[in-house]
Amino acid sequence: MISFLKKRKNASFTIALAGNPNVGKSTIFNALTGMHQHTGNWAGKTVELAKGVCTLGNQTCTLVDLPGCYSLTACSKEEEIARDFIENTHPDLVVLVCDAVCLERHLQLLIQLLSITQKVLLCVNLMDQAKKKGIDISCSALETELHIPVLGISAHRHSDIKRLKSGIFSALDKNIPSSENTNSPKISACSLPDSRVCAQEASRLYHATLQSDRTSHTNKDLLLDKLFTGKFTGIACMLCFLLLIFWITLTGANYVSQVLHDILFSFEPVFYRFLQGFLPLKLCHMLAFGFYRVTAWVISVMLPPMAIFFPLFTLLEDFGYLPRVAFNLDCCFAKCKACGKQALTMIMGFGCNAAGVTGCRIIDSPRERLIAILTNSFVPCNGRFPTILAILTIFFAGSAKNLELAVLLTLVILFGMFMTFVSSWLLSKTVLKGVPSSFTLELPPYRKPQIASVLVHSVINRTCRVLLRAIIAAAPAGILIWIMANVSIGTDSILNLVSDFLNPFARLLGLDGSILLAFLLGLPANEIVIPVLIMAYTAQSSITDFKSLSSLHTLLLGQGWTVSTAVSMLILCVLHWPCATTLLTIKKETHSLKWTALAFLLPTCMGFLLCFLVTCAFRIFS
Ligand SMILES: Nc1nc2c(ncn2[C@@H]2O[C@H](COP(=O)(O)OP(=O)(O)OP(=O)(O)O)[C@@H](O)[C@H]2O)c(=O)[nH]1
Ligand SMILES: [Mg+2]
Repeated sequence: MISFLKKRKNASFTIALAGNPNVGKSTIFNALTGMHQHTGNWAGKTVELAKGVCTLGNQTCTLVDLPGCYSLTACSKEEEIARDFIENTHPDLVVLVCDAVCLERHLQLLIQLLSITQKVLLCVNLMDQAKKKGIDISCSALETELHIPVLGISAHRHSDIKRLKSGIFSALDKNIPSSENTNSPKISACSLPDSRVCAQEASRLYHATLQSDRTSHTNKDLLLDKLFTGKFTGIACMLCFLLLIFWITLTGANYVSQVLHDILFSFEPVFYRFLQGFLPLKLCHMLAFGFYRVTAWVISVMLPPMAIFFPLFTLLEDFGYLPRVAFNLDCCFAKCKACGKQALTMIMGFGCNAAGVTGCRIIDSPRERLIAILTNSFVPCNGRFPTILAILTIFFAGSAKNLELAVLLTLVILFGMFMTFVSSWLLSKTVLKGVPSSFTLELPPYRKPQIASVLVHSVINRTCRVLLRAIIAAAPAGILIWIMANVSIGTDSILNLVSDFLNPFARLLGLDGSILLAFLLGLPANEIVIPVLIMAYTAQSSITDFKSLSSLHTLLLGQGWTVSTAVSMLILCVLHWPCATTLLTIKKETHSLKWTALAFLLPTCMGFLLCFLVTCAFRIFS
């Protein structure tokens, strides 16, 4: 085994992970590379190639996670990406991942693949699920039939991943003559076996290797589907889930926030004394009472709700609930002449609007894809979520219980969803006219979520990333605000001058110049809106005791905030320009400045208009 790999000591192997959507390719990719690709129980999460490094023995290999594809005839963009990679890059090994529960269907892709290359390892994943359903597959019988290595695994088991690693290692040794000499034929639809032939061969193989199949679509699954996708129960369940998640988040976050706050703020004097040792007094003040204080606030206020919300949300995703939401919302999107799959991209936008925009590739019709891209930022992402949470908590926590707060938060999210429908409808009636196309939405089987991996994924991938972005973006913004507050033109500081300049327009929207400035400076990352606002206010006011949410409340009241300001702030939080990363992604996806500009203007104009109307209403009725 070592012989050949030794010869290729200096060369790097390329291994591609291919397969139908939702079979566990990214889960295997993450396990082999230690990376954190998005995984979840619905089809079409991976839409781009992802590359990582994996060590097999003393050999370093490049592992490529391909988007899921049903065939190699390249009907969709993802299938094209997967096919082009296999065709042009000539990977040293293609690990074809199949779902053991529906192996017969997935073997059709294998038949196509084998007509192109023999460097294939068949990885029958989800063996645990198959076992639960009474399906018993003999991998050794498959191996004998196919003359390629076959491994049955459950990607969540460490021992199985180890087995897969050594399987890949020996397959590389056996298979590869030399990657330079490889001449894979060009793939064309006619060079691939006919789909009927594929189906027949897959069926023959499946029945030759099946030991037992006692599958009955379990009553439990059918009952759950009746409940989650029923005409009335579907929407009711969706609202209950949303409410429950927010309630658990708010209740849990309260306690953790307090503990974190006490710990972090007890270090503030220590940090100040430490800085005093070698820095001028003014700089010590800026770093300790400006940067450290705000960072500590960001961590104690943002971290706990995110660390609870995202794992709960990911658990639902892993369970297989999200496509059911898309199913329930399909009729609403159809009424707006948009695609039901937009619901999935909207849900992805909850995590990150840029990811949501890239995810729009799962929508085949270009018109509907554009609608989904342009409206993705109408749902609040990771970065905006903590600001909404903070404003709600600060302004309504006095009298409201957690359950009431959870209801308010649910209403804010529903408002974002409602505005998505409104803007989709507007677009489909004006610049993007057309009729909705038909599509197939795959409802995945319910799977037991892997609590440990969900925790790791959502804490590392979502919570820490958002927090880090907030801190990284808050630092330069904090320094900028400090300079603006301390450098004067004439008798007034730059900060006051800019705030005063923005004030007249901001007042029309029920806000003030500093809030608008915070939103403008928040363009690189939405996470920093509240920290920047605090810095702007504390630079202007004499507040020194800024330690908790209630002191933030005092700070905001001192700046003339009313319930009307809080409502306008919430509206603007949901409806304003997408962050810089999202705008760049929109430009990349649409290849058009025109559509990028529209993506900027659409939520902004709607947000400004609504803020203005709400402020007028408050003024009339108060
Ligand atoms: N029970 C069980 N679940 C698994 C196993 N492998 C993966 N999963 C789950 O299956 C779901 C899909 O996994 P992914 O890795 O996202 O699948 P994928 O093939 O990359 O999907 P796409 O990128 O959408 O094509 C996730 O919820 C995983 O946690 C397994 O062996 N057993
Ligand atoms: Mg994937």
